Amino acid sequence: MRTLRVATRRSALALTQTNYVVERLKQVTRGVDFELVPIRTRGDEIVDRALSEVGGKGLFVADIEEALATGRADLAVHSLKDVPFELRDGLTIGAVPRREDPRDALISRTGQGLFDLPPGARVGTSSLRRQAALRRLRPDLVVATLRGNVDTRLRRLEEGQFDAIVLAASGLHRLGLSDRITEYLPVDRFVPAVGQGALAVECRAEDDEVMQCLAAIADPDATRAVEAERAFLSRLEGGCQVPIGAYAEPVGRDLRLLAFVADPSGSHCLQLERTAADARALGIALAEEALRQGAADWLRPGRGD
Ligand SMILES: NCc1[nH]cc(CCC(=O)O)c1CC(=O)O
Repeated sequence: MRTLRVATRRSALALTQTNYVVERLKQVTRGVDFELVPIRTRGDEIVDRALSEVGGKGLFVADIEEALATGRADLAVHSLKDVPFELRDGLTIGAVPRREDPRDALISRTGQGLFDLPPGARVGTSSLRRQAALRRLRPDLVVATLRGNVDTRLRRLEEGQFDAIVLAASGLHRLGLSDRITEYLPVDRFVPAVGQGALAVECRAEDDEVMQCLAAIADPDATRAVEAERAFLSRLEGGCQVPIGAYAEPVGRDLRLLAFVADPSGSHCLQLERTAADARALGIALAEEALRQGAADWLRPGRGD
């Protein structure tokens, strides 16, 4: 019997996601054992600064990729939105499983929705995309930086440091905290981050046995949607410290891609939409439209959601 070692971060959300993937893999394999390899990443250690300042989301992934590349682990489960476009040499995304809720969610202390919060209310988020979307919808709110894992963020709301916070609905669902959500922010007003709600299972590209196991848990709709979203992001130069969102979903046989790009100073933003059959071509075409409409002037190195 082969034992597959699964690298995972140690946060409650990471462990829940990893256990979900291991359970799915147990349903489609026989004679395979799974063992977790918990890893502390630099992204988990640095919690006092915005990620966009310290090297971006790649910090969560690099130490896990090291474990895969050196053979300490055979597969790893990531939140897809944390995975950079360029993977380490020799590694690949073997599966994108069924996607969780892609939406952002607002949790407020008083139970007021986004449009009921009083002027000057403090809303916590550290994602540049969420900051830009909030500024566009409610320029009268005060947006303040909030980082840390889901429990930390909820605690800081309860302590009164914020009147409301914005988090990914998927993380709350996975942690059994859906009842805390005050309001779901619709995807066409608050375009989700690329890959939000989806998982990426990464492995060594030449490990045929693992690749076969992973193919059995891949979800075709999620895979195709994420391909369009990531093509959009990469055409806007992969790692840009610009607020960017993109969300694709099937419409009949086609895919509809919604995208949001804002200028980092918050004075301009674009929201675009296009429908087509080929996921990658769709992502690239919509990115080119965004560049033509002004996004070309806003791009800077780095990335932040
Ligand atoms: N920014 C950090 C991060 N990376 C992945 C998730 C979980 C969301 C997901 O499943 O995509 C979160 C938390 C959040 O954005 O609230």
